[in-house]
Amino acid sequence: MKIVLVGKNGLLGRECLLVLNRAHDLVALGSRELDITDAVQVEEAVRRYQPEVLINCAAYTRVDAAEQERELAYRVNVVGPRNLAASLARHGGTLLHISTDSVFDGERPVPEPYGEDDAVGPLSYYSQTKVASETVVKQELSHYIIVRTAWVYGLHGPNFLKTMLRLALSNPKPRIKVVNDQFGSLTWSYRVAEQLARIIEAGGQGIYHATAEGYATWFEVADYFLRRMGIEIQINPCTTAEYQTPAKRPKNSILENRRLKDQGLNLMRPWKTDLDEFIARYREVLLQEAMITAARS
Ligand SMILES: NC(=O)C1=CN([C@@H]2O[C@H](COP(=O)(O)OP(=O)(O)OC[C@H]3O[C@@H](n4cnc5c(N)ncnc54)[C@H](OP(=O)(O)O)[C@@H]3O)[C@@H](O)[C@H]2O)C=CC1
Ligand SMILES: Cc1cn([C@H]2C[C@H](O)[C@@H](COP(=O)(O)OP(=O)(O)O[C@H]3O[C@@H](C)C(=O)[C@@H](O)[C@H]3O)O2)c(=O)[nH]c1=O
Repeated sequence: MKIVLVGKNGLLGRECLLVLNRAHDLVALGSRELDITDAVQVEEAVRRYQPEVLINCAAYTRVDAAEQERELAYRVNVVGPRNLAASLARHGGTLLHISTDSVFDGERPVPEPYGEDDAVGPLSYYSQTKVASETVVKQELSHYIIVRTAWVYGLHGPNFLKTMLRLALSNPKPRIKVVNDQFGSLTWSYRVAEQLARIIEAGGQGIYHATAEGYATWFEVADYFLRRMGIEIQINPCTTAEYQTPAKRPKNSILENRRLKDQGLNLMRPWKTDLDEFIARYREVLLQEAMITAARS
């Protein structure tokens, strides 16, 4: 299949590049090759490559910084997807756009999950832009795929697990406190990339949730990860009120992969199974990288 991937240098984009390159005719672009906020550049790229599917992994993902950098976040997360969708509407082709668990307000009692058709209720500016991104995609196109994932980690690029590792290695007696009242599903970028390939190959359409099975708090995730990495330090659970951040996050970020299951497409696994495999593959690389960044900080 002829696929164009934008956002190829990001956490999820890098993984999509590796997975989709195996079986597809893939053109992968970073922001230097294509700035999605520029409608002329987008139109030129879509006209030149004529993708059957265009995957949008480009986004502004700094959740706290987005509260200040609103204009940039809006341009990348809303104007960009609108440009992609409008060009595909003119030239044909499906847009596969990535969205997030944080479109929901998280007020539902844990562990009741959110399904694809549940009402959204964004709490932060980042989340507002992601809701708006879904709206523009649906407005512009009749053929679209929106995949909402959550709490993504992987080898490429910064993420929560790498932050925990860096903090744990940054001084002899680190004092790490992590919120223990926000629940979600830690999800491996590699598994998401495989899932995206499956959806595309099956001709999927519409909104899908694609997160790891099971759930935990951020504290439970950090604790499990550091133990499995063989790092013997104590980290401390705290409440959201005790760990103040500029952006508000949902208490319950648990999604159900209902449509993937109904359509026999679900590849997502329990979060601990994937995390164990990730650590088995990359423990040494992760430690080396974290030691270098910890020494610099
Ligand atoms: N990380 C997470 O936990 C989660 C992420 N998501 C969603 O998944 C998707 C991918 O996120 P993730 O991989 O973490 O993001 P990253 O922040 O790792 O990567 C985003 C990429 O977007 C690219 N980009 C930024 N601005 C532009 C632009 N103007 N034009 C073209 N490309 C641009 C950057 O390209 P370059 O490097 O070339 O400059 C960067 O590599 C996003 O839609 C995000 O909202 C959803 C749930 C959880
Ligand atoms: C670094 C750190 C974070 N935290 C908390 C803050 C927050 O509630 C939670 C996760 O923090 P992070 O900033 O790493 O992750 P965050 O940016 O909130 O992650 C989100 O990213 C975007 C892109 C999404 O779409 C979301 O689904 C979600 O994955 O952990 C601690 O409690 N202690 C710490 O030392």
